[in-house]
Amino acid sequence: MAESTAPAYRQPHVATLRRTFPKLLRDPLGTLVGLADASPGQVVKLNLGTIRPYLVVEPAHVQHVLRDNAANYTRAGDSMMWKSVKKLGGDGILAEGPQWEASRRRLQPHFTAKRIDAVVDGLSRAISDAVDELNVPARNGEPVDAASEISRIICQAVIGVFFGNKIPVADGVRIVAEQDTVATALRFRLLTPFLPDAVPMPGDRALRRAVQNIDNILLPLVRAERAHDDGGDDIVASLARGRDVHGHKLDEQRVRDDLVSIFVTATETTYTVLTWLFPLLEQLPDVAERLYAEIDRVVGPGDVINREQLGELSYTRMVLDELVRAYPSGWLVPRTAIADDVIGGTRVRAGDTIILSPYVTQRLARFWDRPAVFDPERFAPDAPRRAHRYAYYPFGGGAHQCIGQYFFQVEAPLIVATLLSRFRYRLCTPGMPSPRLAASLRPRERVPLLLTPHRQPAPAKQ
Ligand code: HEM
Repeated sequence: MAESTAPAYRQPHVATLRRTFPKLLRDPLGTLVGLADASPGQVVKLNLGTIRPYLVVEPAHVQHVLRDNAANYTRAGDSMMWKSVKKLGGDGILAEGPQWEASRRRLQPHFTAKRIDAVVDGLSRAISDAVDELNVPARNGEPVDAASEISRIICQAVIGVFFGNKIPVADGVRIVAEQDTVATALRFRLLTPFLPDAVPMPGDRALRRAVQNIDNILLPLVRAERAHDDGGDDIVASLARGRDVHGHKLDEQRVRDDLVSIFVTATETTYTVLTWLFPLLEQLPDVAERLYAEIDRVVGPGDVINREQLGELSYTRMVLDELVRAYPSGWLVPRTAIADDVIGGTRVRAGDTIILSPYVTQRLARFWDRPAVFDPERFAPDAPRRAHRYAYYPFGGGAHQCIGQYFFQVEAPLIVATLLSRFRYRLCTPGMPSPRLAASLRPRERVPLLLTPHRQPAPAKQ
């Protein structure tokens, strides 16, 4: 009898609807981490009734999807999130295929280390001015909302560095508020990717209205810039004068799509992750003390942090590296398989949804010692090398690797050190907030802070 040559596939760990669904509703992130911890080396099939995505968390498997066989895993399919993101970002850098490629090529030059390093001083000045606005509530003992203030500071910084100050900061803040509506409204669509758009869902109308409001702010700017080239090298000007592969001027929609995509990714990812820092530091006095000590040593009262000082903020950077391990704003990175494939021995079929989650992989007990503990020492210069490149991928990997990673690594320490060199704070509501799942990972509860001035600069001598 001839021997069978059919390859032996490995069965995925199947998480059944009856057992898993109630747990997912109660504690989605904890449940996903628990399933992944219980399936070493295995892909997990989430059997959720009408949707049956594969949860792929093993670093080698993540590498397969994001890098080695990336061409087979697309954001253009019906995957849970990207269909909704497209409603906001259209066919630009957040899309897939030739449109994405062209956008990436156009935008990449704005995000090189050389370009970002060249604007550090302007960035730091913009952050310093924005932080100064907290002097009034701090003096008056009025609480401020951490997420709103951080997003305002980021808007001011990003509008200066990337958008040539062509968007009023108040409009930037309105865009962030509208995109919050989008991020939360698309929750319902995330859970029902199989439903056609014609079937109305809660949140649809709010999402349409929010996108319209964002367009009302940005489209007049796009039109003005396309009509008149001011020769600027900011993103708005360079997109407005951009050409497609045929040499034709980019149409209004293309410019709009990339502008919206960059604005939302530059603001939302960063303010959601930084908001976690305040409740965390209150839980961790040792980390807080070391962080404050470094900032007080490096940054003088009222300083606008310069490049040399930024270079000395090494513990601040360790804290931020750990922050994006424990609370990566891009917690969910879904793809759709284009053709049948095998991931870690498990067969996946064309059309299957693959869920990658930096949050889950970065909390796997087999790759991280005490993964639930917030420990910046993991990122000390002399810490042991990580077992695998994709055990830690808060900024993704492969061709879609985050374009703003370096910018974040410059901007975030500037924000944290500027803020904490001028203020100390107390939480109005003690304790850690619970996570809220939206397109990005954010605290469910607000984080109100009571700021007190710290080491104000001496008044200038007459
Ligand atoms: C904590 C901060 C941030 C985190 C955790 C983060 C995370 C990510 C992740 C995981 C991806 C990969 C998406 C995928 O593979 O489909 C990504 C892509 C992207 N990020 Fe970030 N990001 C952050 C900050 C930023 C900033 C500051 C910007 C812009 C200034 C930015 C712009 C983008 C863009 C445009 C993409 C799409 C790149 C492409 O598909 O070619 N991100 N980000």
